[in-house]
Amino acid sequence: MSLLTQAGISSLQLCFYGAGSMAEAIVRGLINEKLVEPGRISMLNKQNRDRLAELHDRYGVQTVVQGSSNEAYLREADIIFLAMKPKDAAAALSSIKPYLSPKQLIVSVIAGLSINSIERLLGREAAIVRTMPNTSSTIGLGATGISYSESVTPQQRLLTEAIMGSVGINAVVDESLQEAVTGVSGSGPAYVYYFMEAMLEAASQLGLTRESAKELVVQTVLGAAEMVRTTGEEPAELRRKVTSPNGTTQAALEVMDEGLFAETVVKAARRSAERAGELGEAIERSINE
Ligand SMILES: NC(=O)C1=CN([C@@H]2O[C@H](COP(=O)(O)OP(=O)(O)OC[C@H]3O[C@@H](n4cnc5c(N)ncnc54)[C@H](OP(=O)(O)O)[C@@H]3O)[C@@H](O)[C@H]2O)C=CC1
Ligand SMILES: O=C(O)[C@@H]1CCC=N1
Repeated sequence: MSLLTQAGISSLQLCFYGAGSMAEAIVRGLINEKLVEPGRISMLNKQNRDRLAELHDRYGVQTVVQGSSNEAYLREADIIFLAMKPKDAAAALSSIKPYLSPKQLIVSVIAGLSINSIERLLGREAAIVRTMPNTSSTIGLGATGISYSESVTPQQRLLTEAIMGSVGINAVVDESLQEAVTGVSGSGPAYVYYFMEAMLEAASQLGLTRESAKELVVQTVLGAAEMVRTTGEEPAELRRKVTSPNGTTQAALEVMDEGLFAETVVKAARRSAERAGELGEAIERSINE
């Protein structure tokens, strides 16, 4: 019996409250992997009905139609995903609080939002999963940090890990490490895309066509990641194997070192983690006001 069957996911209703990039990435992954029927997923937002119509047409998920409201979907859901921006989280949770019941599992993907803040906004202890996924969940290659509130049952843990595991890999971490996960893998895809943008610019300056440059850059990043994964060798060791003494790679890496490449990446990831903490603190302050 598969983990998902054991977890009993096929009979559950999932509600995504917040229907932006991250919600779509998870929903698309779940549907592509055929793990949840689209009809068992609802996607809700604050106001943008065109966006909901687009999601309905694209995936067949349930959304509010003219004249209906979010309430029924929220009440009926077994699992509610909170997927709005941190600045909207407090208002959103306060507005849906009357429709939620203690038997529901709440899964947040919101950067910085602590389990304690969610419980304070709900005014009670609850089964809460704080996660930090990334947009690669869209293609089943996400990486998600997961932390649980004390009330989450073993069955609910199984369920969460099955859901997030169906769209990538999971790392169950102490909640105090979720900012670190944000700095590394939550924001991480953007660092890699930024690197790829720079590689494309280099390719253009060196005279390659946009088409061949893109193919070469994508395959280079894919191949390098796959080499780390399949060989089990450390990135530093694989780098050494590319770098011939006094060769082309050494010349390039020297330029990167002059530009403090490694130090800058470390500084950037640390700043992302710090920013996650700031976003969480801003939510806490708004609760205290
Ligand atoms: N994007 C990413 O790579 C990642 C994002 N996250 C987290 O995911 C969360 C969402 O980010 P992202 O998907 O990029 O954001 P988007 O801006 O793409 O989407 C935000 C969604 O929230 C909705 N929303 C806003 N206010 C409310 C409200 N009061 N009630 C219900 N829905 C509301 C918006 O609806 P409307 O358009 O109608 O206003 C919109 O559908 C963030 O907290 C972020 O920290 C986590 C990991 C990675
Ligand atoms: O930029 C952000 O705030 C979100 C959280 C992690 C990735 N994107």
